Amino acid sequence: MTESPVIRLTDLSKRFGTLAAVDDISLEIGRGEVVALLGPNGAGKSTTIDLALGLATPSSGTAELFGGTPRAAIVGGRVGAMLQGGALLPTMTVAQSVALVAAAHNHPLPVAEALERARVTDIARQRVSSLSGGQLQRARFAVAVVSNPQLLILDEPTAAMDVEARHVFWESMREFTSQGRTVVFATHYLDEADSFADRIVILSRGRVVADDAPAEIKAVVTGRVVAFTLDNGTADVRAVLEALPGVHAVDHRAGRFSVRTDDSDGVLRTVLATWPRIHDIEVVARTMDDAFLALTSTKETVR
Ligand SMILES: Nc1ncnc2c1ncn2[C@@H]1O[C@H](COP(=O)(O)OP(=O)(O)OP(=O)(O)O)[C@@H](O)[C@H]1O
Repeated sequence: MTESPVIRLTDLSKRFGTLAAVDDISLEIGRGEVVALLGPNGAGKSTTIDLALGLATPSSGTAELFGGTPRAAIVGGRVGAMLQGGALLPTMTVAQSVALVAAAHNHPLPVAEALERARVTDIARQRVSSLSGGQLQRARFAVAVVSNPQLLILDEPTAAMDVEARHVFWESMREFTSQGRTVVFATHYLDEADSFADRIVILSRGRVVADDAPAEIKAVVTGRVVAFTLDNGTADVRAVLEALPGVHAVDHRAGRFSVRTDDSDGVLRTVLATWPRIHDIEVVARTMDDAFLALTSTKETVR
């Protein structure tokens, strides 16, 4: 029998009145994957996470974890979560908070190990109420990992962290995932998704608009477009362009070709040498942010 995916969302929707916060999402995430849910404010990242964890009830469709209900997976200690605004008791110390959660699970990590993994050993005896925003996030990470979960779900885990704290956080997370665990994290930051995830799912208005490896996503959202008109250009021209190194996509309409590439100089040189009569040449840079906005404001699908 084949292993069930760690997460399986099937035709999942969540409506609030007339708003479809999650709009017919189907997604499978397997063991050992590190997946970023990327999208602007209101894209549906938190709602998708809530549905996957069984914290919200779908309007339609299903969410399964490890082939069963989210609740069964959570009760079985297979899931650790770090959600936006997830509260810790202010009067407890960091170590006490972690110990409390450890006591509720069958196979927890030793508390000291969870503290170390989240890099909070030095603040373990501090009360939660005295922590800075970034320290609080790390304490919440310690609480999420102490149950020794196979799946970690993190909603904007680095939101309150400065650059240094982010670095430390991702370093500790890397250690954690090197052991074949699955991690899903929501973020606004393309660079964070790129450097940490091995798969990026971009959400926009409740829908999946891209789902691919970071390199593929970056190829779509970076680079330049070389455009030119070639009178009497044929399908052969398109095939030649597509075969050039660094070319990601070629569009052809009424004699006008648009070539999306990360080697615009190379493309232009070849094109001029091959078809010297081209005219109306344009080379347009697409910034990461522009392209990301374009991707999340249309229903264009990468995969
Ligand atoms: N309980 C609720 N009642 C009504 N609308 C809601 C509720 N929860 C979320 N929404 C709406 O659903 C949409 C998706 O919200 P969600 O929080 O999932 O987005 P997000 O991608 O996580 O955004 P952010 O990056 O700002 O956290 C938003 O338009 C939000 O206002």
